Amino acid sequence: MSDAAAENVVLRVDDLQKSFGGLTATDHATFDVERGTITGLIGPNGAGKSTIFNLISGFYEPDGGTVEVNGTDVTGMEPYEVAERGLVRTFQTPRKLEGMTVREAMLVGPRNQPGESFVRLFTSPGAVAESESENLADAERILAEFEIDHLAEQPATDISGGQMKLVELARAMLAEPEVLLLDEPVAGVNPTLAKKLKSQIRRLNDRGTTFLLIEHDMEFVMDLADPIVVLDQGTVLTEGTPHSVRNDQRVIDAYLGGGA
Ligand SMILES: Nc1ncnc2c1ncn2[C@@H]1O[C@H](COP(=O)(O)OP(=O)(O)OP(=O)(O)O)[C@@H](O)[C@H]1O
Repeated sequence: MSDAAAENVVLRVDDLQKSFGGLTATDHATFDVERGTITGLIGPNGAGKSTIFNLISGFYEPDGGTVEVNGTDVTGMEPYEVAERGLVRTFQTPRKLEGMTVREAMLVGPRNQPGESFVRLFTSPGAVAESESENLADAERILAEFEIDHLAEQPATDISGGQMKLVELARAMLAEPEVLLLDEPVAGVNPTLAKKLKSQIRRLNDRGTTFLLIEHDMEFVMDLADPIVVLDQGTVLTEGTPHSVRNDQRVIDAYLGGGA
């Protein structure tokens, strides 16, 4: 690959492997995410999408292969170290934030990865908001941009699942990531909020954030993402435009076989 092409790659997944006992969850998976794209990661249930996210973001250590972020090998790094290099993720099921308001939740771990502040979330949640008050202005600004500033005083456990997804996205943006991994951003979200999430993702992408997103809602992912990477049985089956993927017989067969 030429230097110019390599510069365009913000995330490189190369020959990644991971097994759990006798089960191969990631099987020599290789793909690139180009800077500035919204790249979709799809595949039937159990195809290995979440495992790949965990491998990329440092939550699992691979058995083989490498992950590069901005040309830096981050394989085997801790999640917060990967975040420091510009890659942040959200979770399919946002973490429970008992006893905190939405504003406080925003201020816990602005890098959105388990690091020191994540530990402190459990030890002294009250102190978190205080010590991280320097992030307050940013948190307020981002809440307003996401049009959820009216939720700031609400207990974080009292908002709807869809609103929680918006808060997760807002929290992740506090880290100013170059590349953001979204795990099922609209699962269980009502259509109005899903539309809002979609427009927020587009807005952030227009401003320079690259996205890699796992999503089972085909309409959502096909409308938002290009290119689409298709995983099946831990390996990349194909990648391409939404149109080409949608019409690829191997993809149709994988979904029928996987029962998704
Ligand atoms: N921590 C783990 N321990 C054991 N097996 C695991 C673990 N994590 C994932 N697996 C297995 O690895 C395979 C891939 O799972 P993974 O969750 O990555 O798939 P997925 O594509 O994200 O599925 P879904 O769309 O249902 O969320 C599955 O067979 C799953 O049971």
